[in-house]
Amino acid sequence: MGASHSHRNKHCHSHQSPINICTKKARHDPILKPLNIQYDSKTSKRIVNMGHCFNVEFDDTADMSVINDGPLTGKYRLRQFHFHWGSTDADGSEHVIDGKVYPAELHIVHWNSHRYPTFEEAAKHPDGLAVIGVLLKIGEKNPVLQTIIDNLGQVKTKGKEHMLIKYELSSMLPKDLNYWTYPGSLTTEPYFECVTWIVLQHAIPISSAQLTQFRGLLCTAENEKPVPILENHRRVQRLHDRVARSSCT
Ligand SMILES: NS(=O)(=O)c1ccc(S(=O)(=O)c2ccccc2)s1
Ligand SMILES: [Zn+2]
Repeated sequence: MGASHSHRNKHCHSHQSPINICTKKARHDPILKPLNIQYDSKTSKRIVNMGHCFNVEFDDTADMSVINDGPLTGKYRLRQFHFHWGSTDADGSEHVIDGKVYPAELHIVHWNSHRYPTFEEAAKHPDGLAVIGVLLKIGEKNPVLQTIIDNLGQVKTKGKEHMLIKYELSSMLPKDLNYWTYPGSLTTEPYFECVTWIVLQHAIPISSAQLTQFRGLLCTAENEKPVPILENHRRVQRLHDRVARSSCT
């Protein structure tokens, strides 16, 4: 969709996500720090079928699981993570790297508890959220992901939720935390332009059989005719006046 023009002729939808990241144009910015991730497995709460995806939710009533540094100022509190996937392994990621699409993408959502009192308030500001995007590539079976997949049977239909105790989210991340960063938006309704995107440069593996199980989730409620969530990824958006920066040369 084209950017709409307000009376000031200032695009008010020009910082949308996802984007295609041209790695050659994503210059190294020496001011960028290494990403500092401190997740406490005790904060994992539950897995919920949202209808268009499933969220793994965390206790964000205090700064227990947080990220800081990287492109960020202050601490951002872990709220939830979720995935985007496609109807086949040929597409599914939201961010695209030099035109290359990946079969899925993990989004780890954090909010600026340093500056805003609540998640809802943070979502109204450009520096309100920080989402770490991790690309998934087809490879060997991922044991950390398997813990999540083993629970999908309990949240098959829309609205269902199931407890998830002591989930070690940090063990899902690659060792190499180098990233690209750019200012963007939520990739689903309400598309707020409130996200500092931090897209990791290293992909993590998922097996094709594991990815197939994501597609077995239903977007329909228990009493409805079953409709699977075959895909839930948004197409890439225009960059406009934005620049993606790299944490390394
Ligand atoms: N795919 S994404 O990571 O960009 C994303 C979309 C929606 C969310 S949210 O549910 O956290 C949320 C955040 C703010 C307002 C409403 C929902 S995160
Ligand atoms: Zn997402």
